[in-house]
Amino acid sequence: MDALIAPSILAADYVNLEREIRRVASADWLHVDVMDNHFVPNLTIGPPVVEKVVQVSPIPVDAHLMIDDPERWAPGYAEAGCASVTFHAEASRDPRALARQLRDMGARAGLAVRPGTDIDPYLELLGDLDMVLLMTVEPGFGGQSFQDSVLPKVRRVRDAVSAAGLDVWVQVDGGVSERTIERAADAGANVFVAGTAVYGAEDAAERVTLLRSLAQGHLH
Ligand SMILES: O=C(CO)[C@H](O)[C@H](O)COP(=O)(O)O
Repeated sequence: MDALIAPSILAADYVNLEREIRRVASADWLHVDVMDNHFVPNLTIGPPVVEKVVQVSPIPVDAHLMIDDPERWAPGYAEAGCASVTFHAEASRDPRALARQLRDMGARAGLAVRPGTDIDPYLELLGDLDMVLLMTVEPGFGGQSFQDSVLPKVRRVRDAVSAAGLDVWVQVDGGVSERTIERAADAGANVFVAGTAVYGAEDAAERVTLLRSLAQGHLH
């Protein structure tokens, strides 16, 4: 298994988005945070802008939908060309049906939970998922501190994935940096979202390489 680094454009300069996307072209995925000012108290971008991001991005786009009513809106992100679409368990009426719909549309399906949400009720959905996203900060804003209290949950998902013999990715998002990424990899994560750590670096490509090599040494 490879460690995959997904820079979050939440920490990028939105006025120069194309240039900012090219700064992280050596990463594995481009993480795009969609916020609706309802599910979280912040507002970012929606389908028309995400579609343009997909068009200019040299790497596949990983959409993280922090929105209410994902049943209504998530398919639009698969249609816009996102290679991966992750929606929140707390906001979904029928996560299994939505995951299946996204997969039928050709996207990878991801299920996300907030730091305080129990993952156990959702482990039975693993067979319909390509990724589980365990938020390591309260969703809504970049630049927060990594919550170590989420690590047992990361381990729990990794153990359940291994026990079921599935190839479901385990993603962590929030406060991931050169100081925290090894702990997340040790716990079983293999996809690492990093906003501030990558975009705050003078050389974003060098930071991506550093994060990848730190995580790779601790992968399961
Ligand atoms: O989903 C998010 C916030 O809801 C961001 O992707 C996340 O916080 C990344 O930012 P940083 O690496 O700066 O913590």
